[in-house]
Amino acid sequence: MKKEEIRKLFVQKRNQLTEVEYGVLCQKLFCQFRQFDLSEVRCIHLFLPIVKRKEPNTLLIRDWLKVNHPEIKIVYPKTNFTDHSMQSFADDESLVIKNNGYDIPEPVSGNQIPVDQIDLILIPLLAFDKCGYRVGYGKGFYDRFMAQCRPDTQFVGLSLFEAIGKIEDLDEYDMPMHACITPDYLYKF
Ligand SMILES: Nc1nc2c(c(=O)[nH]1)N(C=O)[C@@H](CNc1ccc(C(=O)N[C@@H](CCC(=O)O)C(=O)O)cc1)CN2
Ligand SMILES: Nc1ncnc2c1ncn2[C@@H]1O[C@H](COP(=O)(O)OP(=O)(O)OP(=O)(O)O)[C@@H](O)[C@H]1O
Repeated sequence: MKKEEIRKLFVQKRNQLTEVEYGVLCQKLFCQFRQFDLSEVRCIHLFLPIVKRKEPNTLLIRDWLKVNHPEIKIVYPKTNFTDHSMQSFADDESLVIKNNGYDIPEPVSGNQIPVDQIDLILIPLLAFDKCGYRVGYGKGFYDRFMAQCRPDTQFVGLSLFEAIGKIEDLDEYDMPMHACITPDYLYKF
């Protein structure tokens, strides 16, 4: 299948989830996340969920990290829709978060963190394939961001649905993930 078709299908699959089903999948994904080895991670980049689009609830992960891994610095993306870039802001006392025009909770001010500090990125996606490639909302924000990361930064997708067979129309900019966490599995690529 091609990205455009995959996007439509997976937006539909999300919309068809009841609130209860969505909640259960988020809880299961959170349980899988807790099995992930974070021993080498000092700084983690985490998207804040667009709840009305039924994205994985990363607030569960964020709150757990704060209690169980206080040594890990948490940073959030701020998007620039003009050039499709993202900047990262630390979760500290100077952070201010507001919903942007796309209903994404985002930093509006705070301490900016250079991309080379990030050890692991949790990546939003609509669908992913068995080779670790992903389909997002189609603006290339994450592909651009991942291209700027250190070569040893880990890319870890979060998905409420399992892997699909193959994305047919990959391009030169598509960056494969190292792993993807779903409600039932931890895929390693
Ligand atoms: N929570 C979260 N934050 C994120 C992402 C994400 O997927 N989830 N992104 C992941 O990259 C970036 C934001 N990407 C986005 C890309 C498109 C649209 C959007 O609403 N697009 C419209 C079409 C707009 C148009 O074509 O002009 C739509 O889908 O209806 C929203 C966010 C950065 N932050
Ligand atoms: N590093 C890059 N430099 C220039 N263009 C890029 C880069 N990365 C992606 N693009 C372009 O951005 C567009 C959208 O990419 P794609 O369809 O893969 O987005 P996506 O991964 O679904 O979205 P997102 O990353 O925002 O969730 C494509 O035309 C792609 O070629």
